Order: sequence, then structure tokens, then C-alpha cells
Amino acid sequence: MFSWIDYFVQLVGYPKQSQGFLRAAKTHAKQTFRNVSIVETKRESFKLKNATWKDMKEIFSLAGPYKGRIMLGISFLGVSSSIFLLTPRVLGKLIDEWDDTKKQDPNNPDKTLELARFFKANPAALVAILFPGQLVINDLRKSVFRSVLRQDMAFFDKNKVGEIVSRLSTDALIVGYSVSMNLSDGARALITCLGSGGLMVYTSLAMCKVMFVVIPIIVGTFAVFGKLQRKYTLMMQEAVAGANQVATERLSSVRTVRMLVAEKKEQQAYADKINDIWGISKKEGLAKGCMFGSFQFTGYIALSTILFYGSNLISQGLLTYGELSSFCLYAVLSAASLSNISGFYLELMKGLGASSRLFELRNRKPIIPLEGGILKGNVVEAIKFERVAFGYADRDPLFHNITFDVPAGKITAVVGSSGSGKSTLASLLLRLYDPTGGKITVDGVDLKTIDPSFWRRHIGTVGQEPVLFSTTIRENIIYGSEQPEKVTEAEILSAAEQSNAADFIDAFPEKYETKVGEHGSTLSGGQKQRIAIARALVNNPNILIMDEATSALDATSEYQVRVALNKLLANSNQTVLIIAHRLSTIKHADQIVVVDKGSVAEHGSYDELMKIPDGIFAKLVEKQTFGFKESY
Ligand SMILES: Nc1ncnc2c1ncn2[C@@H]1O[C@H](COP(=O)(O)OP(=O)(O)OP(=O)(O)O)[C@@H](O)[C@H]1O
Repeated sequence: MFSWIDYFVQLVGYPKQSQGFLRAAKTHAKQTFRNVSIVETKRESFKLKNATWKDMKEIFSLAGPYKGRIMLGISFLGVSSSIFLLTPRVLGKLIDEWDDTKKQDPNNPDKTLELARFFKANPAALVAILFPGQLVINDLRKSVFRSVLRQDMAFFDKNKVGEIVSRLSTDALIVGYSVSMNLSDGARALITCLGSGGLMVYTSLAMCKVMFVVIPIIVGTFAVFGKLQRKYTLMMQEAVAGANQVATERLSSVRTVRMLVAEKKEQQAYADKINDIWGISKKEGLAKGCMFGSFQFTGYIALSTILFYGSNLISQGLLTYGELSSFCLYAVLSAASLSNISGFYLELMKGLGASSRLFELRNRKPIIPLEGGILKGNVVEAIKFERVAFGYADRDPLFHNITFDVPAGKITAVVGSSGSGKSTLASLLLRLYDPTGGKITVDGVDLKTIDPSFWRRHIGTVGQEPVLFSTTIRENIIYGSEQPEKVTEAEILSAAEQSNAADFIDAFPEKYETKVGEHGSTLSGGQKQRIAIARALVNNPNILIMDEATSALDATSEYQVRVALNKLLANSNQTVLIIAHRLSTIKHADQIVVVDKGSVAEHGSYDELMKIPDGIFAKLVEKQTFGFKESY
């Protein structure tokens, strides 16, 4: 038989359970925020103030594709909130059941109990609204990452990768939460607040007089608390960001810290940052204590007034015990939902702040597009630099007139003092940046009109500091191939052979399947360089750009890399641009271009340049030879 205790447990248990899902998810999200709040900086408060309706529209448009799910979720929410709201009324009726004169009609049982039982048995129905949240986050992350990957190099010069990553992780999470679970919390709070207010009026109009006095006090308390809470949250996020910044930077450079014996200094720097956090949490705790104290005090006064006034009405026969109980519960409910509404508002503002940074990334159009244009990937006559001018953003101009040809099928070496802009020429040729003046043409076609991805795909590049990915040697070699799965074993072996890498790869127990570690950390500098050369060669590119990396290598590694390069250049019929640091080794180049003070100062074969009296190249060679003698 259905006992009174079962009856009570079901009634009280339902709202606890149904809310449990949302609350657990919300708590999880909040904890995550805490952990990743490091990126919330001073800009946050600025953004919050500047949030506009346009931002509001944009943020809600994220949930657009999931309208159906959201409507379903909100329907469940509406039903569950209604039941939740009816609960005090039903409880009131239960109390009145003890009053023999006001027994319920057994032939007309309360339908709300049946509904409550349904949701108690099917709590999963209430989780429906949670799914769009993760989907919104997924969409946002994917679209922002896609946009970031398509940005030009000038963008990456300005934006730190660490910050972009935290936008992708933290900001996306905040935005996703604010338009999903937060929305459901807000909707629930609003429904509960309006519903309980209405039901208070319905339960007893006379009692509402008391509430008109109490509500402003409660709202005022919440308003003050909300404002303070927001202030301390922002301060806390900044302090946590500061501490994490110190920890991240120092730990990622732990080698340098160790070599400079700076452990104690760093320990202190971190401790200072942690003390900042402690200072803020003390203030936050004090404010919270005061606010909660005053809220409880107001609450007790309100409740006592309700009870006092209510018992007066009961004694006059104008109110029942049950009605008074219902009224009290609704008063508590409406107060609690007011607090939830303020929480919803804060989270929404946070979401707006975070979204503006994400939308900025998502909507940014790169200056140099990834694709589009003439599909040209070979050189028949020559690549020409025609009066090229260039300067990096926020720096003085680097080139004012660079004019020279890179003839097809020939080896062109670029030399110049450190910082003269040799690597920058390679970047311009790859169209990582556009010249600010003049132009680069390929067989007379302006590089700006050529499809950038198609062009780059036909260029094999070996950078000064080779970058390998933390995967196998094989994967690293075929990384740049358009269709890696179609690269044959013979092609991989041939590329490794040509780059002088085959011997050391064969000596590894797992050979081509050897994992190279993060950034190739388990390989020597020379080995990394030779794998990078193999990677450049495996696609049999039409053009080769070699930025010599010799400074970081020891004599043996340098020798091995040089042998690889020489072998490669001797057999090459490709158009080659080699940025040379060791001048004695470019005697085989068809032509040498000397860059100095923003223009091409000398131009010719090795022997021709050596013959120029007081020539820059001759001086560079002399300096280097002298330098070698000094160092040995
Ligand atoms: N991404 C960048 N943003 C701003 N300035 C840059 C950037 N890359 C290089 N520079 C600056 O441009 C100048 C030329 O650099 P570049 O690397 O082209 O010289 P380099 O001749 O190849 O030097 P090195 O022989 O030392 O490798 C330098 O003053 C450098 O500080």
C-alpha cells in the first residue's frame, strides 16, 4: 500500500533528483572554469561593459542549429518546473489532510503526483537540454580552429599560440555553458520565480502584503551580493591567471632555470602570486559571510513575519495551516530563484565577454588567403624579385629594393650578414608575407595571383630550425604529401637515402616506425635536419628552399648534413634557393646574391664576387675564415 511516508518522499525526492542532474553539470562546469580561469584577464571586465545586443544575438545564434533539441529541452523544463512549483501546494494539501474537515476527494487524486512519479522514473528526459551545450562548444571550437589555421603569418607574429589555445578551450567552454546549461538554469529560475510569485498571490492575497515589504529587501541584498561577487570573481581570475602564467613560463623553461640555479627565485615568485590569491579569497570570504549573514537575517525576519501574520489570519479563520505552509515554501522558492537569476545573468555576461574574443578569431579574414588563383607550381624561366620592398609590422622597413632572378633549374645562393633578411626572402617566396612594394613574379606571373597552397605544395622547404612532430619518422617524412597514403615505401627510402638519413634510421630498433618525441626531442640536431630534408624531397618538388642550419650543429652533424645537401644539389635539376651561412661551401652555386642594407649589393658567381675589391662577399668570406681560425 502507498504510505504517507512514500508519498512525502516522492514529493520531496523528485525536485531534488531532477535538479541534481543540472546542478551536477553546472558544478562541473564551474569547477572547470575555476581551473581554466587563468586566461580571464583585465580585458574581461572591459568586454563585459561593452557587450551589445549584437553580441547577444551572435552568441545565441550559436545555438541556432540545435533549435529542435533546445525546444524539446525547454518543454521538459517547463513540465518539470510546473511540477516543482506545484509541490508546495500539494504538500499544503497533505497537511490539510490531517484536518478532518478538509480531506481530499479519494475519487479525484492529484494528477501532479502522477507526473512527479513519471519524472522520478525517467530522469534522463531532463538531461535532453544538456546535449546542445556540448554541440555548441564543438561547433565553436571547430570553426575557430579552422579560421585560425587559415590565418597569415603576420597574424601569428602578433597572437601567441598559448592565448589562442586558451580561447579554444576556456572561452569556448564559457560561451557554450552560457547558451546551454546556463540558459536552462536561467529559464528554470525565471519560471520558478514568476510561478512561485503567482502562486503566492493565488494561495493568499492577504499574505502578499507582507511580501511587498520583504521582497525589496531580499532583492537589494542579492543585488549588493551579486555585484561584490562579480568584482571578487574577476579579481580572483586575474590573480589565478598571474600565478599560472609564472608557473607555465618557468616550467616550460625549466632547463634554463636549472642551468641558472634560479629554483629558489622562481619558488618565491610563485609563492608571491599565490599570496595574491589568498588575499583576494580572504576578502571574498568576508564579503560572502556578511552577505549570507544579512540575507539569512532578512530571510528569518521575513519568515517570522509571514508566520506571525499568517497565524493571525488562521486564528481569524481567513487562512488554513496548509495554505500558510504552501505560502512559506513559495516565499523560499522565489527567494532562491532570484539568486539563480542573478547567477544566470553573471554567467551570460561572462559568456558574452568570452564570445567576443572567439568571434573575433572566427570572423577574421586572412590577408593572404590559403587558396584561390592560378594553379602554377613550376618554374620554366625564372622567379624574379622586382624592386621588392618589405618590412615586418611594427618594425623599420627591412628591404627597399630587392631585385634579382632565380633562374629555373639553377642553384641561387643568398648570403648576407646576420639579420640582413635572407630568411625573409624565403618567406616572401613562399608567400608567407606579401611585399609592401614591388613584386615577385614566376615566369612573368605575379605571385599574388597564384594559388598559394598549390604554389607551396610544389616547394620543398628545409628551415633553419627543423620542426618535427611527435610521431614516427615515417609520418614525419610524408607529412607534407598531398596524399600521404599514396607515398610508396621506395619513395620514402629514396628520400632518406638522398638526405643521408637512411643509415641512422636503419640503426634504430624500430627503424622508420621510431617515435621522435615532442618536436623531435629524441633525435640529435643533425638527425632532425636530415629527416626534414627527406621530408622536403619525398614529394619531388619543383623548387627547393634550403635555409642552412649549421650553427646549431656540432662538426660531425654539420658534416653529415652538408654531405646530404651537396649530394642533393649535385643531382638536382630543381630550381634551388639556398640561404647560406657557411660561405666556403657555396662554390657550386650557379649564382650568389649578396643582400645588404635592404637591397642586393653584389651579384655573381663565387669567383666573380671574390674578385671585387673591398667587396662585401669577399669580406664576409674573409671574416668567416678568420673567425674559424680564431675558434680552432
Ligand atoms: N616574424 C618577424 N617579425 C618581426 N621581425 C622579424 C620577424 N622575423 C625576422 N624579423 C626581423 O627581420 C630581420 C631579418 O631577419 P631574417 O631572419 O630574415 O634575417 P637573416 O638574414 O636570415 O638572419 P640570420 O642569418 O641570423 O638567420 C631581423 O632584424 C629580424 O629581427
